[in-house]
Amino acid sequence: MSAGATVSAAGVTVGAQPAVAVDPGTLDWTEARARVYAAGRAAAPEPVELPLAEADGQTLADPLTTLTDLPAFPTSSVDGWAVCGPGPWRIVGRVLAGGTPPPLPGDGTAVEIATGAMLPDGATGVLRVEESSRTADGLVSGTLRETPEWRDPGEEAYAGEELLPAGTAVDPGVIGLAASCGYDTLRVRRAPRAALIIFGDELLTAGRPGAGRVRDSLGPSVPAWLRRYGCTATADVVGPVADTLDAHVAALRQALETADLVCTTGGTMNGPVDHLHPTLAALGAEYVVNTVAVRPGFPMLLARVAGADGRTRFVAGLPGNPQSAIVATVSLVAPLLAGLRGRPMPELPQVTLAEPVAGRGDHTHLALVRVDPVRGTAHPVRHVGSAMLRGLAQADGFAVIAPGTEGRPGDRVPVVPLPLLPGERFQGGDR
Ligand SMILES: Nc1nc2c(c(=O)[nH]1)N[C@H]1C(S)=C(S)[C@@H](COP(=O)(O)OP(=O)(O)OC[C@H]3O[C@@H](n4cnc5c(N)ncnc54)[C@H](O)[C@@H]3O)O[C@H]1N2
Ligand code: MOO
Repeated sequence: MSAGATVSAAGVTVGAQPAVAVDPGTLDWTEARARVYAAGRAAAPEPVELPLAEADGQTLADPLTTLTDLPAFPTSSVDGWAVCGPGPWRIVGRVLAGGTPPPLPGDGTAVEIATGAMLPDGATGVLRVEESSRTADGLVSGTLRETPEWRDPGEEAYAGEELLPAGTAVDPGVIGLAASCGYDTLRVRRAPRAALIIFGDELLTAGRPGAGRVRDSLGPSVPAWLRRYGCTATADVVGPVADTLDAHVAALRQALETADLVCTTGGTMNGPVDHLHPTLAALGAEYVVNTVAVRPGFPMLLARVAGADGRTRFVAGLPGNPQSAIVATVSLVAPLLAGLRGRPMPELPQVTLAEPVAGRGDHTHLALVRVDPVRGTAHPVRHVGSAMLRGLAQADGFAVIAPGTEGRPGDRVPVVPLPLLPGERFQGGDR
């Protein structure tokens, strides 16, 4: 089924295929990412206005421009004396930070001035207190430095100057800058609300795996990955949902009532109890991407559904094999969220392969690697089967081996990072 087509009532069209052949409806990995990003951009929710302290983690909806010159007035950068003309100087007053001083009355006068205080009109220099002395008759004397000891208005930015473009991620640095140039609130695009539905009633949610049953490893972990991409309201995980079409439709319909993005795990193929495609058909969903020429994770999909309020909701179908589900998260969910948040398409850093990495024929191969941040090298990790998470738990991201190529030592390749927080993998050195 081609991407963009409405799901037919017949449902699934993806069948078993040889390891390297690309199904005609299957999108190239790079094209799939571009397509989901564009779909997210087109559906980005309206901006909201938030107090500065609540804007952390959101995205600027407008360029950040200064509301005043920065600094807004001439400001002393030292404690000392603001002087007029050549010395020695007669002290005519004092100006502290926060005050608005009267002009200096003429040559040979000075006011005591504090760091951050407004320079009085008429000041021709500022003398540091530790480089000044007092004459017997109480005048101030000393030699002015050649470099100015004050900051001129507009030295950092002129009123109206654009400091950051729309689409910038709001972080503490941005919040501080916005405050310093006079903002009380920011218009931002909020991170979407996401929900997770687990399909597969063979899954155990507690205890040890065995006797044909495996632990649900995605229910406890995918929400945490989504939060690292900035999503909210991902604490509630629904499932494992019973392996019937009715139960799938009911679960997805309910999750779509509150979430902008519903991720599902499992059921993307056409096994006897894989119900995702028929469920999407029942909800009138439209595919943005339906299967991607990538290994692992090729059955991944993204579909959109019109909400009752007319706003678009998304369903990301993550394959059931646990590593494949995370491949789908970094491949499709990450660019979708960037689009929905009004951010630029995430750029993929380049790394140098330290060891060979096999290609996957006509498919892109996403290979788990540990990245040495000092040398910029990528080192394949072990235990990387699509059903395994051991390799992923030690990796920083996936090296991208393009279709029809092999990764050779020394090759420069893009890497799709896992959205790890600082300190979440040992930084530097051997692991
Ligand atoms: N005839 C074919 N069968 C399969 C093919 C194929 O090309 N032809 N592809 C395989 C690939 S590749 C993948 S990936 C999976 C995708 O299948 P589904 O998305 O339908 O996932 P399930 O069948 O529900 O589960 C697959 C596998 O993963 C385990 N699983 C599922 N959910 C979880 C979870 N939350 N935590 C841990 N493990 C989970 C499940 O028990 C299965 O072992 O299809 C292959 N089959
Ligand atoms: O595509 Mo499957 O995701 O190889 O395991």
